[in-house]
Amino acid sequence: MQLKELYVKNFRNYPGQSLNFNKPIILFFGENAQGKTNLLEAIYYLATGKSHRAHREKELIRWETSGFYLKGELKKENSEYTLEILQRKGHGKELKINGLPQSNLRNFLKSLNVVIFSPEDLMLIKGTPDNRRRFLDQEINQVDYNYDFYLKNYNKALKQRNKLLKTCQNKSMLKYYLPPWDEQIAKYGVKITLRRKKIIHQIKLLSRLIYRKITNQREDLELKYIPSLESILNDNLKEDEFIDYFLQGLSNNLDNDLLKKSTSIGPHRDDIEFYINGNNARNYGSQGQQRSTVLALKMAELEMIKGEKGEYPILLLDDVLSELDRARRKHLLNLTEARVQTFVTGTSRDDFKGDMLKKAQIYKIYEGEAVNEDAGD
Ligand SMILES: Nc1ncnc2c1ncn2[C@@H]1O[C@H](COP(=O)(O)OP(=O)(O)OP(=O)(O)O)[C@@H](O)[C@H]1O
Repeated sequence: MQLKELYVKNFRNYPGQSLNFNKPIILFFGENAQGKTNLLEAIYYLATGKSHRAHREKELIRWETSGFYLKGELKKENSEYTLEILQRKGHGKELKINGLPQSNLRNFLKSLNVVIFSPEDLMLIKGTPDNRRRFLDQEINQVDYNYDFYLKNYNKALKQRNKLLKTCQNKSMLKYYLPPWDEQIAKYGVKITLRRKKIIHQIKLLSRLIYRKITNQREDLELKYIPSLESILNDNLKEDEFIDYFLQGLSNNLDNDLLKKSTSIGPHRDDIEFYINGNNARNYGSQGQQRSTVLALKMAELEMIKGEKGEYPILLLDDVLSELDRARRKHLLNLTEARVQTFVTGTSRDDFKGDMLKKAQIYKIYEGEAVNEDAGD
């Protein structure tokens, strides 16, 4: 799939601008804080209805304006789409596909897929488990449109359960109030865990192959799912039986949960571990190995989406090019041969060299304005 045109209005520091894209690589270069990442964020938002970095939607609205508008012209193998999002302060999103209003995000999410790779992604290896859970959730959201609904319901029930654990220390009263929340937690928690198990299985195989290529067959990468609900690893268990296990676990852990005033089991405690040649990458991996691991994961994500949707997603590389050595850049470039439209940001034109420059369309970004420059100048 290819984004042919992007229009941004009152989004971050862009008052209003239309950009056309007609080459496989699009480079946004400019000094710090000029608006390079803002453009990737706009594309990400068109694909997911969310920002990859802002916690509140209102951060995205240009200061002193009342809302933003984004429009993307998307070309897929057999179809073309016009995607529009209008977000006004204090209102919900207004979404349109080909001019037709959409009442929910689900159809919208089916149109455009993206994979983003930014320096913060190194936190996938070094950071806390919530970074890894977010990675999993973002990935699943791109291919399973019910997943966000499961997550929202799970988190809502979990919040209520934890609130009860904090406010009510009377066990017999809890036995009366907790079951409805426990049932929701178990029902949606099992759906989440099963989907995570499936996606990890897919990514595990893909990232291992890619990692071997990146390291010229010298090193092996192994991904390990560490589910909070260990019984999920038993392939013979049916969904209903698994829900019963989860409910039993919640009940068995009640004393402990009361003591800690929070729920100790469930997918909100899941994690993933990465092993390079048998050693835990988090503790023993060099910086280079950790970067290669993240690169392999992101490339696996691309392949996984291609497998599920039949087309490669768009790749957004935010400020990571200068962090990658020649060999790793080459692997990324090979992807564009495979028709992955790639948007790249960097602070200097010199970040982009050789083949990359030949295939590229270049925009110079300055104070919320993008100026098209010819490649090779
Ligand atoms: N809601 C907003 N309204 C207006 N300007 C904003 C808003 N949010 C952020 N900005 C401005 O956008 C700029 C940051 O843009 P961006 O994050 O895209 O930087 P960048 O060019 O990627 O820089 P770097 O190379 O440092 O990552 C800053 O000048 C910031 O003040």
